[in-house]
Amino acid sequence: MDSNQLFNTHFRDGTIASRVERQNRPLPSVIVIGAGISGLAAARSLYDESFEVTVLESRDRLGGRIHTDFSFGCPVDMGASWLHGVCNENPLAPLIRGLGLSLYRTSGDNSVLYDHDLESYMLFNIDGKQVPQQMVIEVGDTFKKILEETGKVRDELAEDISVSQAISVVLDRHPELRQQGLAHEVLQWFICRMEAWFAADADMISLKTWDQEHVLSGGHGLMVQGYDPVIKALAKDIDIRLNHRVKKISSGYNKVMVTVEDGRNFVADAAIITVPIGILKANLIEFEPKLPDWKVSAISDLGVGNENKIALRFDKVFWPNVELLGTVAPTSYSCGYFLNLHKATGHPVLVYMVAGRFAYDLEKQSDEAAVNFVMQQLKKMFPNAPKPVQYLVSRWGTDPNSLGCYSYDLVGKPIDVYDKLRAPLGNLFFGGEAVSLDNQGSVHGAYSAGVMAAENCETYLLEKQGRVEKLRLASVRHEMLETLIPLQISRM
Ligand SMILES: Cc1cc2nc3c(=O)[nH]c(=O)nc-3n(C[C@H](O)[C@H](O)[C@H](O)COP(=O)(O)OP(=O)(O)OC[C@H]3O[C@@H](n4cnc5c(N)ncnc54)[C@H](O)[C@@H]3O)c2cc1C
Repeated sequence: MDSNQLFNTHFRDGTIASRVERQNRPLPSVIVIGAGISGLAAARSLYDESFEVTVLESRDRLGGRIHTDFSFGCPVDMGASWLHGVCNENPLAPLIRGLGLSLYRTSGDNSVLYDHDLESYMLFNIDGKQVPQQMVIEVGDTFKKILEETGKVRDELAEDISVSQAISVVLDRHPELRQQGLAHEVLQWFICRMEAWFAADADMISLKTWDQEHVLSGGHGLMVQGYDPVIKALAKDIDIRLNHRVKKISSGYNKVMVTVEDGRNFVADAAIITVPIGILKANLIEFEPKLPDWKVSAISDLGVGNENKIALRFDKVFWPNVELLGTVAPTSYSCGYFLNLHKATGHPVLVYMVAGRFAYDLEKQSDEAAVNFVMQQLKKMFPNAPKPVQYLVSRWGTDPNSLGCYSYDLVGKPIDVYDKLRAPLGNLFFGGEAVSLDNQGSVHGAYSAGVMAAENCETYLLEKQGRVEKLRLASVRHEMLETLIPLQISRM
C-alpha cells in the first residue's frame, strides 16, 4: 500500500475523523514521541504557542531517564540527579528558580572529578583502611597531569584513539607518572570517576573529543527535591498518552501518521521524535519511507553508555558525614563509590553508582544479588553495616524504553554526526539529549534540544501556512521575569 492509500484507509477510523473535524482550528497539530524532558520541553513550547499537541509515551510514567522514586518516603533520583552548570545561563535555571527548587552543590568549576571535588569524601582500600587524604590529592594532581599529556598525544596523531590507549602512551613516556601500590589503586579510582561521566569504559572514549564538551559554569548541583517537579511542571495540562509505544512513523502528503503498539494511529501535521538514541540504534521504530542512509549512519556512529544506581535506605545513618564514600581497587572496573544523600537531603540513603561494562554486568544479576554485592562493598568500609530497610535497583541498559543511559563520543566519531542526527526530514523533527547542540548526555541539553526541535517545527509549519509573523514573545517575557529570582544553592 502506498502512503496515499494508507492515509485514505486510516482517515476512515474514528481517530482520524475527529482530526478532520478539528481541521478548521487556527494552528497546526504536532505529535511528540517520548515524554522525557526533551519531549515535554518540545510539547510545552508548542502548547504555549497554542499548537495542538499530543505526546505519545511508551512507559506508564513521565520523565524517561529522569525518574524520581518516592517509595523511600523521600525523593531519590534513579536517573539524572545533578544539574550540570549551576548558573543563570543554564536553560533550566528559569524553571528551577520559578519552582523554588533547591540545589546542593557538590563541586565548583573544572573539578578533576567532574561533578565532585575533593572537598567532602573518603576513600577506602579493599581491607577497609582509609586512604590518606594527602595521597588522594596528590594522585588527583598526577591524574590531571596525565590528562594534560594525553592532549599532546592527540596533537601528534591524525587518527583518533581511545583515552585508555592515550594514558598508556603517556605512562610509557613518563614513567614518573606511574603509580604503585595503593597510589595505583587511587589512580584507577580517578579513572573510574571519569568513566562514570561518560558512562563508558576508558577504552571506548574518544581522545579527540573527551574534553571538548562546552561545560556550563557554576559547578554541579544535586536537585534536593529530585527532578520530578520539573517534569510535572512541563507536563501540566498537556495531552499525554502513557502506555502508547510507537512502532511506526509514516510521513508524506504533509501529514505524519504514528502507529502505536495496539495498532491505533495518530495523525498530525508534524512529529517530533525524542526517543533515546538506544531505541533508534535498535531499530525499534519502523520508518516509512525508510530513514536515509546518512541518518542511519549518524545513529550508529554515536555511542550510548550505561550507568546504574543501587539506592539503599537504612534505619539511621552509620557512615561519616561526607558526600562521597569510595573504594579503590587495582582496576577502574573494580573501583566503586557511594553518594551520601544524607549530606544533601537529610535522608539516611546511600546510592551506589556504577558505569560502563560493570553497569551492564550488574544488570545480569537479580536485584537481591546486586544489593548483596553492594553491601559487600559497604561492609569493606563499615564491617558492622546493617541490612538496608529498602532498596532500589535501576536497569537503564536493558530497559526497552531506554537501552542505555546517555550518548557519548565513540573513538573515530565523524565530525558531523550531531548535525546529521538533529537534521529534520520534512515534517519529522528530532529532539532528545543526543541531538543537543553543546550538552549531549545531560538534562539541560535534552531540554534545549526539545525546545530547539519545537522552534524548528513551529517555523516549518507556520511558514507553510504563510504565518511567519507569529512571534514567541510570550515565553521570552516569561523567562525574563523569572531571572529576577535567585537559584537556591547550599554548600556554596
Ligand atoms: C543513571 C543516569 C544518571 C544520569 N545523571 C544525570 C545527571 O546527574 N545530570 C544530567 O544532566 N543528566 C544525567 N543523565 C542524563 C539525562 O537523564 C538524560 O540526558 C535526559 O534525561 C534525556 O532526556 P530525553 O528526553 O532526551 O530522553 P528520555 O528521558 O529517555 O525520554 C525519551 C522518552 O521516550 C520514551 N520512549 C522510548 N521508546 C518509545 C516508543 N517506542 N514510543 C514512545 N515513547 C518511547 C521513553 O520511555 C522516554 O520517556 C543521567 C541518565 C541516567 C540514565
